[in-house]
Formats: sequence, C-alpha cells, structure tokens
Amino acid sequence: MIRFDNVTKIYDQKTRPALDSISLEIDRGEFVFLVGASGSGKSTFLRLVLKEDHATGGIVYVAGQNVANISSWRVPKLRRGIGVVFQDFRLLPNKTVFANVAFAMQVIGKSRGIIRETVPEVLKTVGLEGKENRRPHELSGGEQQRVAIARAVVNKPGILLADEPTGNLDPTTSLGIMKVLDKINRNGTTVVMATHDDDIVNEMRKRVIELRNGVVLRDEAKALYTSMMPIIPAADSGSGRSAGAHK
Ligand SMILES: Nc1ncnc2c1ncn2[C@@H]1O[C@H](COP(=O)(O)OP(=O)(O)OP(=O)(O)O)[C@@H](O)[C@H]1O
Repeated sequence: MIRFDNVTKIYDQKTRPALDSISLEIDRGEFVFLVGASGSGKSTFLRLVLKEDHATGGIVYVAGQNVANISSWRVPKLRRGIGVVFQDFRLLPNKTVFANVAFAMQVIGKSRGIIRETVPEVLKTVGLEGKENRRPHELSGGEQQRVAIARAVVNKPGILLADEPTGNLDPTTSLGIMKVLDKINRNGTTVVMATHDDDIVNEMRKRVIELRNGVVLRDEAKALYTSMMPIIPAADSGSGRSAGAHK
C-alpha cells in the first residue's frame, strides 16, 4: 500500500537529510506506529506519502503508483484516497459537526442524498451520535478529534495518516480515540500514526517503525511482536497502562 525504496529527503544541503535512504513497506490493512524523537523525520515521511513534498532520492509508491509520476492535476485524486488527521483537529469553527463532515463529501461532488445517508453512519462509527448539530466549540477535545476522524474517513480512503492525533488529549480520551482508529483499521483502512506517546504504542500492540535522524532504527513487525506476546509480562509495575514491551 505504501512502499519507500531508498528514499532520501534533503531540505537543506548544509544539514543532514530529514530521511536518509529509507526502505520499508506497509501492506494494505496494516496499522503502523511511526515513532521517534522530534526531528527524526516522521512528518516528512507523511508529507512524501501525500506528495506534499518530493523525495530527493529513491521512490515513494502509494497504492502501487510511483508518486513522482503522478502529474499535478492527478494529485487531488491521490489525496482523495488518503485521509489525514492532525493533532490540532483543524475543524471549520462555524460549521456544525454534520456540516464539517458533509463538507468533505461536497467538495468531491457527492449528492445531497448520499451525504444525508453517509454522514450519520460515519458519525456513529466514531461515537458521535446525537451531536450532529453541535459546533466545534461545544465539544470536548476528544469529540473534536472524533469529528476530524469522521471527516477524514467519510470518503472511504484506503489509507489514514494520523500525525500526533492524541497530542492534545489526556490519557483516557486518547485511549478512546485509539479505539476509534482501531475500528477504522479493522474495517479495512491502512492506518499510519505518528506519535510520541509510548503508553499508547505499548497498549495497542501494533507494528512500530522507529525513526532516528532520518533512518529506520527499528521496525517491529506485527507478526513478530504477536509471537513474542506470551513471554511479555502482562503489565509494567511502574506505569499501570504500559506493558513495557516497546521501551
Ligand atoms: N520545510 C523544511 N525545511 C527545512 N528543514 C525541514 C523542513 N521540514 C522539516 N525539516 C527538517 O527535517 C528534519 C525532520 O523533520 P520532521 O518534521 O520530519 O520531523 P518529525 O519527526 O516529524 O518531528 P516532530 O515530532 O517534531 O514533528 C528536521 O531536522 C527538520 O528540522
């Protein structure tokens, strides 16, 4: 679904590359955490998938296509297949929950009938039934992020990219958001989530790709991790929520 083949990104020749010849593959239907310190290259990775920037070297494939070969007039089509969620929600403040989600369908020309049918379904998926007429300022942070997720997935993208989606939320609210992302993944969407939250990474038991200074420091495949599970202690005595396996 996403393949990086020796991908390098250099923003500035005088500094080290933001991504330094990385190769990895994320299959359709996977849930992958992208972790690493600030400046390790996570956002650059996501930007290259969206073709918001171009690689300096190597090839980025998304859904089997070399993104360098996608002409600018076809970039919107590429992005329609990719939902994006950010730390700061980015909702339209003057629109209701329903209208925020509906807007994503209107801009690609969906009919009013389809919108009226689909938006309530997706709001149910993210747990926002009954909140259709609220405006963003009448919602908690966790609810606002649920709206942002609903908007990102309403057009059924094959890929959902989430850049620190729990960065502004407390641990309990974050866990609720993770359950929503997990549900979306189980419905077939490939999810790539950049995060600094070790507790969430440990809790969710998914593949973890760790970047450091633009290189892949570790890539714990889900299958390997699952086979390790019986020998991992059930709980970390220190932090309660953490199983400690990824520390
Ligand atoms: N537009 C840009 N111009 C120049 N350098 C940039 C640009 N964007 C990122 N960089 C540099 O590239 C490197 C990787 O940055 P990136 O934003 O991908 O890291 P990150 O892991 O997402 O960090 P954070 O967790 O803080 O968001 C950093 O050294 C950063 O300073």
